[in-house]
This record gives sequence, structure tokens and C-alpha cells, in this order.
Amino acid sequence: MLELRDVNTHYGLSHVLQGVSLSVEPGEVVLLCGRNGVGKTTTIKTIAGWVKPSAGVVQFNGASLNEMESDRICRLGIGLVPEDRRVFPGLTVEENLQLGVLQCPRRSRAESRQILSQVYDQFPRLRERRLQMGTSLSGGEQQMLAIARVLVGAPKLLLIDEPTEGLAPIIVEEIFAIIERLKSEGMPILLVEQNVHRALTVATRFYALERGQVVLQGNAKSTDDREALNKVIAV
Ligand SMILES: Nc1ncnc2c1ncn2[C@@H]1O[C@H](COP(=O)(O)OP(=O)(O)OP(=O)(O)O)[C@@H](O)[C@H]1O
Repeated sequence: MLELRDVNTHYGLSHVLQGVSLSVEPGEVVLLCGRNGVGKTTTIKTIAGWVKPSAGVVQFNGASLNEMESDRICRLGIGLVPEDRRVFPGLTVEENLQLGVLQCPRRSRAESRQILSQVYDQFPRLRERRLQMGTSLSGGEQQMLAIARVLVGAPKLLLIDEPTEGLAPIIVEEIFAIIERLKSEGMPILLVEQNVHRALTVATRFYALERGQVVLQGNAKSTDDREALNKVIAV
């Protein structure tokens, strides 16, 4: 459903992605890993239209995303949970979620209320704190809010960038439990995660990046592929 073919992305003169090819098929959780600065976030941003590729093809369900604006890509069903969470200051938890609802303008009020209620069922802690300022939540709760805000837009594919960064181990497990639940519901996910060992337990396949290129891809359940990955990146 998502396909990148030989994608190149520049920041000015800096050639960051140098021919990245990868795919995500329905029901898959695909891990994108690699050391700091290899281009993982840039890959995610290129798919979401936050930066534009200088060459190559980015396709979602057959539609080219190369020239598409980020808000249209979002409406097509690609939901991005960014690395920095971007909980909006000065807004309550519920107002943050309502901004996510607005990303699907064609939905009726009744449908919007229903999906908000379904997302609250999945994140009871957000329901409890719905009148609190989003920025007053703990780091883990803010990450849940960032994921929930994308889910209220009813995405068909999730891009999740470093969801456990800076979180305590027990909270990291809560975030992985959410990812596992989304996987069991059939949500396709492209996941960037530094905690490679843990991420491989939920992923179906992986790609390893080095200097803006895919240097290895494999099956997350294959011992040989995992050993090859151990040699490519320090895990
Ligand atoms: N807006 C920008 N302008 C210029 N260079 C950038 C910009 N964003 C990222 N870079 C550079 O592009 C390269 C890839 O960055 P990117 O954030 O994609 O890597 P990453 O693999 O996600 O790393 P990390 O794990 O540290 O987030 C790095 O050298 C980074 O310094």
C-alpha cells in the first residue's frame, strides 16, 4: 500500500536520502532503524509531505505523493505521529483531539463524536484527563495523546517516529502495548524506533538505514535476518 522507490531527499545542498526503497503492506508493522542521523525521520517526513523528494517515487495505494501537500496526504489516510509529539500548548486534551478530528472535514458531527468516544475507550487515561491542559500530562500520556490525535483522523496507515524516546521503561511498555493493539486491529505501521530489540518483537519486517540508504532488509522473525541486523547496527 505504501511504496518508496529510489527516493532522494535534500535539505539544501545536503543529500540526506540517497535512493531509499521500501514498502509497507496491509497489516504489517515495519521497523525502520539505524543510527542517529542516518535519515529515518527524513524518510518519515518525505512520506508525509513535510519535505519533498528531489527524485524517486513515493506512492500510497497507487497515488503519487511526490507533489502532494502534507494536508492532502493526511486526508488520504497517512497519519504521522511526529518525534516531538507536538501537543499544542494552551489546549486541553479534548481540544487537542478535536484538532485531529478536523483533519477529516467530510465527517459528520455524529461520526466525529463517535470516533472520539471510540478513541477514549482505547485511551481511558485521556478520557479521565480530557479537561486538563495537554502539556500538563506526563511524557507517556503526551505520547498517547499524540497517537490518539492521529487515530481520531481514522488513518489507513500510521507513521510513528521514536514513540518511546525519553520515557521510563514501564511507560515504554505501555506504548509498545498500544502499538501491539493497533497491529492486532490490522493497522499498518511504519515505525522508527531506537529500541530495536523490543521493536522487533512487534514488527513483521525491518529496514536498516545507513547514510541515507537501505543497507539491509529482513523478516523480524528470522534469526538469520536479526543476526545480520546486529552486525549492521549496534543493538
Ligand atoms: N531541516 C534540516 N536541515 C538540514 N539538515 C537536516 C534537517 N533535518 C535533518 N537534517 C540532517 O539530515 C540528516 C538525517 O537526519 P534525520 O533526522 O532524518 O536522521 P535520523 O536517522 O532520524 O536521526 P535521529 O535518530 O537522530 O533522529 C542528519 O545529518 C541531520 O543533521
